[in-house]
Parts: sequence; C-alpha cells; structure tokens
Amino acid sequence: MMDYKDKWEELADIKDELAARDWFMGTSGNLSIRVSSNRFLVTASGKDKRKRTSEDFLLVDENGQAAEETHLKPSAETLLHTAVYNRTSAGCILHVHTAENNVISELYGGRGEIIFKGQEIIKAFGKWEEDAELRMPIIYNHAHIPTLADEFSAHIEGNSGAVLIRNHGITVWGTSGFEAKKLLEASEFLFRYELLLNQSRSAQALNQTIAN
Ligand SMILES: CSCCC(=O)C(=O)COP(=O)(O)O
Ligand SMILES: [Zn+2]
Repeated sequence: MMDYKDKWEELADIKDELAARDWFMGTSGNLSIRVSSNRFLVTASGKDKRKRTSEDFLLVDENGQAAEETHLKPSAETLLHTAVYNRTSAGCILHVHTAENNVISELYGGRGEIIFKGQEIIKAFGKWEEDAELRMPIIYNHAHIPTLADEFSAHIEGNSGAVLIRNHGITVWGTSGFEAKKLLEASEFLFRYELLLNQSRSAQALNQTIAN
C-alpha cells in the first residue's frame, strides 16, 4: 500500500485555499498531485470541492485509471492531468473555472492566445527581464475529452505552464503545489487586471465621447 498521506494533505490544503476564493463553483475544477513516477492523486469527479472529506481524491495510474479499489470516479478531465505528468516532471496540476478566466478566454479566444506584457506579476512565471511578455494559449473546449487532451498536449512545453480552455477554465501546472498555486494566482490576477483595464478604457472613451 503506497503511503501518500503527506501529498493528500498538501493537495487538500491547496484545495481549501482555492475553495476559500470560491473558485469551485458548481462542482467545477479539479486538482492533482504527483505521488510517484506513474501515480498521482486526483480529485474525485462531480464532488463539491469546497468540502474537505476522506473521499476528495483517489490514486490513479499513468493512464488515469484508479490504482486502488474504490467506488470513486476520477475527474472527468483526468486525461489533461496524465498528459502533463507523462510528458514532464510536473508535481501538481490545478484546474479552475472562474468568471474572469472564462470571459478572458472568450474575449481573446479568436486569437488562440492572450499576451500579457509589462505586468510585474509576470515574474511569477520566471520571466524577469524588463517588459517581459507572457503568452497564454487558448484552446477550443472539445466535449470529447481525448480530443481536448490532444489539443492541450500541444501546449505542454515544460514542468510549468498554463493553458486556457475557451469558455471553460484554466489548467495550470508546476513542479510543486507551491509553484502551481503561484502560477494560478498570477494568472487569475492578470485576467482581472485585463478586464479592469478594458472596462476603464471603455469608460474613458465614453466620457470622451460625451464631452465632445
Ligand atoms: C460542472 S463543471 C463540468 C466538469 C468540469 O469542467 C470540471 O472541471 C469538473 O469535473 P470533475 O469531473 O473533475 O468534477
Ligand atoms: Zn473543468
């Protein structure tokens, strides 16, 4: 029997922090943490991720199949997690649906990406150069999960990263739970920044029109 109590508690603590931000609306979202080279804990499908119970996670193998006897079903999006773990040394993957990430994904989805430039928080992604640029892919929300996983996989380029799924949510991964949460928080800050900036510019333009 594999001992993964520490990883379970680490993921449960991260889940509690994200739940406190109300980032698991309507049972949306799924999280995972690597336990070994070919095993990881993933959230059970369809559960209320705001609650902390003994059935929040289950151990799965590199194919996303339950690795221990259980009545729980792994996340419906487990193939996105296996895609990352089987290609990288990532240690943790976080997927949340927020209104901000959904609106941004729709506003910029037609371009296939959103580019952030010059915001200090981009340093969270390890980009410390002056006026750094962060490109975040936006992919189509295929209902067929294997197809979604294939398109998602094309954007897995290292042990950390983030991909927006249009009108669905964001999936972020990092070498550890700490890094994955840092990148998720930085991403959601950038989405809110972009939306506030767009709103402010629209208000300025309207005021200018009224003034003329
Ligand atoms: C009600 S959200 C639809 C499913 C989804 O996108 C999600 O993130 C949660 O699915 P899971 O199977 O991981 O509970
Ligand atoms: Zn989802």
